[in-house]
Amino acid sequence: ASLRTEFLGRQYENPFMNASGVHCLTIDELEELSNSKAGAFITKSSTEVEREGNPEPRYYSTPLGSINSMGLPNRGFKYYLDYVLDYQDKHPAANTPFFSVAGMSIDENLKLLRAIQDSAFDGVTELNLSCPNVPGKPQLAYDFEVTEELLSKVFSFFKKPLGVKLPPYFDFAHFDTAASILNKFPLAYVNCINSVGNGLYVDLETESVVIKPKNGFGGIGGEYVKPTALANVRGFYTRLNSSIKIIGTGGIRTGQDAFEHLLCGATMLQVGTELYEEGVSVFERLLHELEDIMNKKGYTSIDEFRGKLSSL
Ligand SMILES: C=Cc1c(C(=O)O)[nH]c(=O)[nH]c1=O
Repeated sequence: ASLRTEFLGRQYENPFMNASGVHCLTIDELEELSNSKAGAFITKSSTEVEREGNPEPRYYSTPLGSINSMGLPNRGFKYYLDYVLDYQDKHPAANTPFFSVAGMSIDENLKLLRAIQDSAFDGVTELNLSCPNVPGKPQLAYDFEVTEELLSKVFSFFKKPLGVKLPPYFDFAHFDTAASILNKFPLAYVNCINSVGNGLYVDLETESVVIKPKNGFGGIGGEYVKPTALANVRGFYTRLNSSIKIIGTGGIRTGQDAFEHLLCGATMLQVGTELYEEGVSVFERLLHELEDIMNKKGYTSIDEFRGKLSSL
């Protein structure tokens, strides 16, 4: 079986990549991703000015996944733009890394996107509308009016491939409203889902929370979120124009999880918690496990089953 994937007119060896935020804060981490079996990779969401992020402990692993309230720590927009432009020069034949943006305001998002538009960057940009962990800042994509206003302004000048990172929705009315807004714009893709915001993990021993920021509330990832991630992948796959592709993120720990995301309609697959736990060797394991499942089922390519989830 071949895992070759076409995404936005570019060919990838396989659909696997890191989820923005995991293993992509520093150039060393990004280079390790570049040299791994991942088919693609993406930078940590960046803001105009470098950010320390929230006080530690701010990430905690649990048997079923993770809770995080990093608080958008990043080296600043210029650090990542310099990296991806340098990458383009050094690897002319390779696919340019994806670039994630998470401005602290509408105006900052517009400023960063304008800088990308005016730059020599020839890759794919991901606008993060769903960070749950900046105290006082709501997840943008839960405000449909603001989301529509921002996308209108963005697409008045941004002409390069752009996707949006969405939070999970939990109601068909929200799938319908979000999709009706997103369908108005020439989006390259939607990425479902970001962590499930403001969960709470309690330690029995200490009778305490496990992360410091926001009294222990943080974004949940891992096995906990796979049913919600699959629902959002499927919910948007069945509602969006076919020109808007889906990146599936959330609960991908095995080749089976990857297969399920593809069956629901995903094209690229992002790995967060499992990458954090296992390191970049996770990609080799995942692509072999996915290949094994495809071989057992008699599929030679992903196109043969992508999106073909049956209803009863
Ligand atoms: C960009 C901030 C995010 C963060 C963070 O930096 O706290 N954590 C997430 O789970 N998702 C995000 O989008």
